[in-house]
Amino acid sequence: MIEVRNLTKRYGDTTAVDDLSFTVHPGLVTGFLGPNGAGKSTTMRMIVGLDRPTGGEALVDGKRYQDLDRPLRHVGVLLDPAAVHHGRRALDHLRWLAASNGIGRRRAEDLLEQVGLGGVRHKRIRALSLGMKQRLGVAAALLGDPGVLMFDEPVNGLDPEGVRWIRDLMRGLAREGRTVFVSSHLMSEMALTADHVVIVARGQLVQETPMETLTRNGSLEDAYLDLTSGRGL
Ligand SMILES: Nc1ncnc2c1ncn2[C@@H]1O[C@H](COP(=O)(O)OP(=O)(O)OP(=O)(O)O)[C@@H](O)[C@H]1O
Repeated sequence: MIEVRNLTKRYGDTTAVDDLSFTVHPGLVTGFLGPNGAGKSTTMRMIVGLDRPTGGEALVDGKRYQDLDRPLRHVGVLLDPAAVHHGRRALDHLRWLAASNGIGRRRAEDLLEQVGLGGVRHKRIRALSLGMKQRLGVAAALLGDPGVLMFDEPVNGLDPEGVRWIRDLMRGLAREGRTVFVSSHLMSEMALTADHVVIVARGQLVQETPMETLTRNGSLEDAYLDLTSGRGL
């Protein structure tokens, strides 16, 4: 479970996240939606301790990220797939992450197979396509077999096969009882993937609701645009 409580982040005069509270529950895919600059990535970064809140807190399994013992075993995250050492080979990258979290070497190999990268495991990351890098990022997120998974724009740049693969993966992880939190701008994709939705604009909560409620009278895109019109940058 992820609990965000009165979370606030200011960068100078910019309030990126403004007294935001919501809960992401296990067993569901929860979509995190909002216009550009709404504070989605900043919120995700604070959940995994990459940014320090100005106020409030974000808890994973009841604890702040920095208080988790072996954090990769609690929460896996795909933030920026480009934020890896490009000179490193795919398998070495995963082994290094595994070693730093007390995870066996075998798991790295198994996961590369699972995400379809077995054949390129000795290639340097810079030689991988965007979709392959995205899959490698997913493998890294799954490494510690965590109960909580967060994906920031996971289908960016993926081909239709990759998009479906990510969708099936996220739905499967939720079916296993995990907490899956995913940001996206693609409403049609979110409508197929998410069970629950958290919508933010200008750092504030706009709506937290089951997908079913939001799409009862039309498309997710219509409902989203109604709720956020005029609240972008
Ligand atoms: N490191 C930073 N320094 C200064 N301002 C920042 C920083 N990171 C984010 N911001 C600002 O905080 C606000 C929220 O940005 P954030 O990236 O969290 O939004 P987002 O919802 O993820 O947007 P997008 O959908 O465009 O990715 C924006 O105004 C952004 O310019």
